[in-house]
Amino acid sequence: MKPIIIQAERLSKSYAADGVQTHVLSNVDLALYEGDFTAVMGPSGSGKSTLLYCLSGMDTVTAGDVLYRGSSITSLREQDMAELRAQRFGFVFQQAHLVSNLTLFENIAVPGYLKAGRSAAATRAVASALVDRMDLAGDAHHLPSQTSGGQQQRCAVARSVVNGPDVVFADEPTGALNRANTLEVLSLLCELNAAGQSICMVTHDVQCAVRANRILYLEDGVIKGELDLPAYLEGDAAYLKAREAQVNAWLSSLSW
Ligand SMILES: Nc1ncnc2c1ncn2[C@@H]1O[C@H](COP(=O)(O)OP(=O)(O)OP(=O)(O)O)[C@@H](O)[C@H]1O
Repeated sequence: MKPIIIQAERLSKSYAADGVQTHVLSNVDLALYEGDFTAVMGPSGSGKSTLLYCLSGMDTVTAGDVLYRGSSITSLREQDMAELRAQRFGFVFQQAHLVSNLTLFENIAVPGYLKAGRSAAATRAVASALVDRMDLAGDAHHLPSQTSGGQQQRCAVARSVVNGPDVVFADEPTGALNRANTLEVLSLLCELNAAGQSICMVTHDVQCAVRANRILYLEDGVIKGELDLPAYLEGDAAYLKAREAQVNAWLSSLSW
């Protein structure tokens, strides 16, 4: 049995606006396991991003609990929560959100200087290795505005792992990319996962979800289904098609 990294116990989240209470997540129980590439799918507005933000301590919960390695994080002080997010979690969003006046290399290295117990030189070495791994060597000293959307998102993926996080949370990481850049970012995420990186990714896109070895289906704030798949291997078109067909059939059975 794989160790559990994150666990939600009867997690509920609602928002109050203009006197109206919107229940977004209702009594969600789930675990994220070490080494897994977990995808969260579901219709628009089903609560996928909210779930990701609650699991990663980016947002507070209304009821229930979130545990990181067995310890509750729901009542951590903001400073401790910020420390946990910086040291243990990585984040990738739909937009790269790079710092505009830092180069790609600096965007990767600067958050790395927060890593406890690591020297600046060691951080620079990690950032350099990530630049190579993300195929950014030719652009590392350019500002984000001088690079393409795909290069910026590869940089954001590198930034998310510079501190060796226990888990990377990705919210529609390819949502703003064209097909070629989507495939590149997915390949990088798969490569990271194959090397042991745990990932939890929200996506609408079956072509993205098939890269995961576990897919959760959220509807109206409730997990309605779960599909376990063998780990994804870079394969030929037939392999990808067969995997997509399996996921599509499962989604159809859930009235996707
Ligand atoms: N800060 C907020 N205040 C009020 N309502 C919110 C807030 N954030 C999200 N919601 C509502 O919660 C519901 C779920 O939103 P969420 O973004 O989690 O869904 P989603 O499944 O990720 O949707 P999408 O696929 O369209 O991105 C929506 O009805 C949304 O309007």
